[in-house]
Amino acid sequence: MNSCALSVIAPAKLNLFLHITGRRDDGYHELETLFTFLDHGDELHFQPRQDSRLELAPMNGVANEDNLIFRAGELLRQAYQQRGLEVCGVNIDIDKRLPMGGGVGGGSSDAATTLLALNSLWGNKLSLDELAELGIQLGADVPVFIGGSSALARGVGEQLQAVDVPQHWYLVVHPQVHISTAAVFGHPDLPRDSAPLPQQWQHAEHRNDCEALVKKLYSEVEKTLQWLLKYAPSRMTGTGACCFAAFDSERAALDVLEKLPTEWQGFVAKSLNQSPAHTALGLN
Ligand SMILES: C[C@@](CO)(OP(=O)(O)O)[C@H](O)COP(=O)(O)OP(=O)(O)OC[C@H]1O[C@@H](n2ccc(N)nc2=O)[C@H](O)[C@@H]1O
Ligand SMILES: Nc1ncnc2c1ncn2[C@@H]1O[C@H](COP(=O)(O)OP(=O)(O)O)[C@@H](O)[C@H]1O
Repeated sequence: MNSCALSVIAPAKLNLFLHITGRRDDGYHELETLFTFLDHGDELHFQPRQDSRLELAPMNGVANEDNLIFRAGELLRQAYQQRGLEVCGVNIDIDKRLPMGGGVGGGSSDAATTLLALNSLWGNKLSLDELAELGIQLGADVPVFIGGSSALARGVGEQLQAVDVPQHWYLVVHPQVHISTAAVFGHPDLPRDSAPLPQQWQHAEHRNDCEALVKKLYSEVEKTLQWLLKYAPSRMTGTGACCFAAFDSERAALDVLEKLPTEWQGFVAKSLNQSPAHTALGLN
């Protein structure tokens, strides 16, 4: 193994609440959402090459040229080249653990971890703000993973205010349905008129504005939430399909995971105010 090789976690995120306050002319929605990270995620391995090629090991379900990891790598390489900086090639491999299209941000987190790790391998010539500007071109959720702190996000997710949120153990359940973010945001019945958060937003009502519509369109999500709510306060993350329930201890969360109906998948993880990718790369 090359001594410069890196293995970095791409953590899951939860949207602890998600309010939709409007829609921009380009169709994107204005959100107010509270992000936190989990100590569970995909694991990406970066191994420098002798030549200048970026090689990504195949991942089930996504063609390599569409993979956000590859697209992030190419974007960063171009940014380095535009500055006249030479970079080495890298082999990238992934242990994919996060459900795709599940609302836990796996693709965005993979993209952000790729930007952070390659930037580190290539000498940290770009700042975190410059990486976030590249990241927003790949997805609305990428900047929060570049920022690396639990955050209240506004705009389409790029205006970030770092905040510490109380930490819990979460049981995250994937009801095994794939939900398209674009389809939820494009649906005529989606509410888009939530009032902006008050100054003391910590004490305001917290909800996910996509949840009622997604429950109506996908009965498995409704069933999942009804089941989780028997045990703990529960909500959907992002545009679904994953739902999460908050517990005070790992044991309490694991006890409920053991009862999970076999048709669903779940995992237990602790929330983190700092991304484990930043911790691994010494960025905190
Ligand atoms: C809703 C959120 C909340 O965290 O999470 P997910 O459920 O997808 O994880 C995000 O804002 C999703 O971010 P991300 O998954 O990066 O979305 P993008 O690829 O940028 O956009 C996918 C599609 O969703 C719509 N979209 C996305 C974000 C936004 N603020 N308004 C939108 O209308 C657009 O139609 C866009 O074409
Ligand atoms: N590395 C990746 N991991 C996951 N999804 C990816 C990746 N690269 C591209 N995608 C595409 O992005 C879509 C959304 O992925 P994901 O981030 O898992 O969803 P969500 O934002 O709902 O959590 C997937 O359905 C897939 O087509």
